[in-house]
Amino acid sequence: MNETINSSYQQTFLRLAEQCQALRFGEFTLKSGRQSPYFFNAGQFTSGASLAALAACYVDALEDSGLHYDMLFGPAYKGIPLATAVAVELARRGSDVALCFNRKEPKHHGEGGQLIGAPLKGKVLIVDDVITAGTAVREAVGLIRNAGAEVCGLLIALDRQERGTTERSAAQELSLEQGIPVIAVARLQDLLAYTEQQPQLAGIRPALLAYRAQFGVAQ
Ligand SMILES: O=P(O)(O)OC[C@H]1O[C@H](OP(=O)(O)OP(=O)(O)O)[C@H](O)[C@@H]1O
Ligand SMILES: O=C(O)c1cc(=O)[nH]c(=O)[nH]1
Repeated sequence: MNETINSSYQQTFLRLAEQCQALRFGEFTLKSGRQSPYFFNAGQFTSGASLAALAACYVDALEDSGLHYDMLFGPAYKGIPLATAVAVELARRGSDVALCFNRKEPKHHGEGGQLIGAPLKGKVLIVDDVITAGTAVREAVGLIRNAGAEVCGLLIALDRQERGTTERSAAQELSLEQGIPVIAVARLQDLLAYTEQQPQLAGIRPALLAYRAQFGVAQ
């Protein structure tokens, strides 16, 4: 089957991720316990310039969506630098947006607590790296709702388009069951299209397609 990549920020992001070795192919155990032939490691954006380039891809996708939001939330850990980089890129484009993030372990001394940054209020956009089975996002949604704010969307670099707790993908569950739209810079289908265009990646396609057949959803 021929897939097509339909926007330039998707191409830019996938090229950048490959250059930074944030996209790796091999054998990886995921948070869900699934064994995956590929992994997106946002921790590989290790310089200011690469994070700035990544943030520009996020904000291009966000602007493309037309979503309205009041503030950003970055879930620990990798969501923290990502949401921060997105906030800086938004400010560079003229929009100064508040930012909040969390600690995985609540702090019991000093200022204490689990949340850092602006108080959670209004429409909150979660910024994270990747969605697989949706566990991390469900935790973030709980934190935000417990604080009395509304989750208005999820902005991620990569939607792996895998089943969540039902036959739907985790992203479909969020949008159809909870009314939370998911904005992804790229999805597994874009990665598959990208591997078709890159001769050096041709060899990993069979493993990606087999993994999608096992854990993916019909689009
Ligand atoms: O959709 P899911 O099945 O929850 O999987 C995706 C999540 O897993 C990772 O978080 P993790 O807490 O492992 O990583 P981090 O502490 O490195 O951010 C990743 O950063 C996503 O947030
Ligand atoms: O599902 C995960 O745990 C996961 C997948 C992936 O591609 N990258 C990541 O950081 N976590």
